[in-house]
Amino acid sequence: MPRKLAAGNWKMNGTAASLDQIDALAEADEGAAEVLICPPATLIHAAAQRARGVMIGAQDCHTADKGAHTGDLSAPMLADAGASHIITGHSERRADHGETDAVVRAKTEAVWAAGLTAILCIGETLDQREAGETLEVLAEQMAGSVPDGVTGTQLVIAYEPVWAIGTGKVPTTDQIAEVHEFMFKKLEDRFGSEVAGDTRLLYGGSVKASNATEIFAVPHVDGALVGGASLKAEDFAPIVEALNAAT
Ligand SMILES: O=C[C@H](O)COP(=O)(O)O
Repeated sequence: MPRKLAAGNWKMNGTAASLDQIDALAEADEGAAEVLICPPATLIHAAAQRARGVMIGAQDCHTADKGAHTGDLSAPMLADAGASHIITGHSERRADHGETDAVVRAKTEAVWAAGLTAILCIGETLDQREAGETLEVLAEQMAGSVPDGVTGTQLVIAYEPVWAIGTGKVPTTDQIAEVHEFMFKKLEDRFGSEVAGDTRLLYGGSVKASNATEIFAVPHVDGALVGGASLKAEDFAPIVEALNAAT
């Protein structure tokens, strides 16, 4: 199993002044877990120049490696800027930009073609959970979004219930355990136990210092994808410490 991963997604937040937060994280002693920050694309190059032990990632990429796509960024361009990881299929992109499983799959393949690691997000809406459709929805998203030919080091999957993102609501640890066990088994069935064991499964959705230890104790939770609580080092560092302690 690769090292556990504490990943921060700054979403559409942050200016040059925010790079101080990355400096503060980089000053912490390196622990057992990997630490990744995905700032807005405008900050990737500068962040990667000064990140030291902190890895820098991107939040999205185009499916093509270059061409007439005004305003878009390709995976090779993001790699050139210093990104090591790219998030694909975040529910905000699925909702705001109509990204389908097929698009997410193509973007994930583009990430791999650039030699980077994809953090592929899946998750159910509140209506789907209340209708008892969670596992069915996740199975469909995994079948449609996860490309063939996975090697565990190229792929991280983040389970992010849409209803838990930015709301302060968090599934019970039993609910997280059920989903993570399910994701592990789906990977095992499709790619074998070695790949399933090497693919890190993150939980995302209102992770904070106050709930991190409990979440990281859940089987098959190999880290977190953190939004709001990753914007300030003083909020994110205790989450990293909780993951180090769980590793
Ligand atoms: O990518 C991160 C997630 O959407 C979680 O965001 P949140 O920690 O603000 O709930």
